[in-house]
Amino acid sequence: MSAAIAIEDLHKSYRRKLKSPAVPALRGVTLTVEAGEAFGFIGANGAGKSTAIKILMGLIAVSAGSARIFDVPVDDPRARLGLGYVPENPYLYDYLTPLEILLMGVRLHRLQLDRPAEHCRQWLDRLGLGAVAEKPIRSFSKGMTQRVAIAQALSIRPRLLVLDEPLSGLDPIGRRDVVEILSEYKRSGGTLFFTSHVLHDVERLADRFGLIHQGVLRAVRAPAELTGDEEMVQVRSYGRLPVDGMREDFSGRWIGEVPRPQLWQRLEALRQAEHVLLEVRPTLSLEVAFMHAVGES
Ligand SMILES: Nc1ncnc2c1ncn2[C@@H]1O[C@H](COP(=O)(O)OP(=O)(O)OP(=O)(O)O)[C@@H](O)[C@H]1O
Repeated sequence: MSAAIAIEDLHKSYRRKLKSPAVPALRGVTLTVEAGEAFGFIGANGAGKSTAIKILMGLIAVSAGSARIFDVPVDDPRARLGLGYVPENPYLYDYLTPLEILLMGVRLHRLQLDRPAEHCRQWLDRLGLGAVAEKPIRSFSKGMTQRVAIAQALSIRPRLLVLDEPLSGLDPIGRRDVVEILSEYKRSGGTLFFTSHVLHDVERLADRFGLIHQGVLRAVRAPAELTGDEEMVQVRSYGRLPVDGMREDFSGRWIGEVPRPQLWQRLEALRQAEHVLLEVRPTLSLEVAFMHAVGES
């Protein structure tokens, strides 16, 4: 079976003005994502993530190299059939309703459905948009628009889902819901390619990460390879009694850092002091973790 995404020695340069020199955004990226895999593409602002995604979506041309989706070159429109896409800032026709947008998507992707409206409504319900399915999206918040775009991408039963910062406009509950929906999509055999800055969200979804830095793919790793024993984990809790290693943040809220291997001891100490656990999260940013992994400071 062919790879879901095959990128080979991809280069892209932009000219800010007609006669200004071309500035490289991607400098020889080679990457394969297998069908059924969830791949997280991470990197700092301006690293080249969106450029790579726009090339995959056929929105901009490559300067050199090649990119194929299920063995079809990305400049062939057939590459986009069954490809769900959520851009970083989705632009949707704001005089349309979510239901109309989803119906348009399933038609464009030639999905054979007995009851297309019912199918689309189910997806809107799943994304918490059932009550506004027939309201023009003009009045929607950024997070709601993001949900419409995600619902549309999923409603076409995509063989590949490409998401640029899929969680960026969402509140914490929205993030949790979308991570759950994407995990479900992945469990059902779907392929995911997405970008993010947020380690915690990416960790929950990706089988592998690629770190892109100044247009160069610096490393590809599995999540477990990123979090070494030296990593510090931040723990937050709520309780009356002090616990060793925890400092009071404000009115009964405690915060502390602990090396990952000692996390369970700390949690046990909190349990014994009858604290309520509020949060456990890694303190390393993805970029720092990655730089560790590739041996750079
Ligand atoms: N249309 C454009 N014209 C000129 N330069 C561009 C254009 N789009 C992107 N760039 C430049 O290409 C580089 C890569 O940008 P890109 O948007 O791919 O990064 P990114 O990793 O997606 O960043 P972010 O996390 O901020 O979205 C940056 O230096 C950016 O300024």
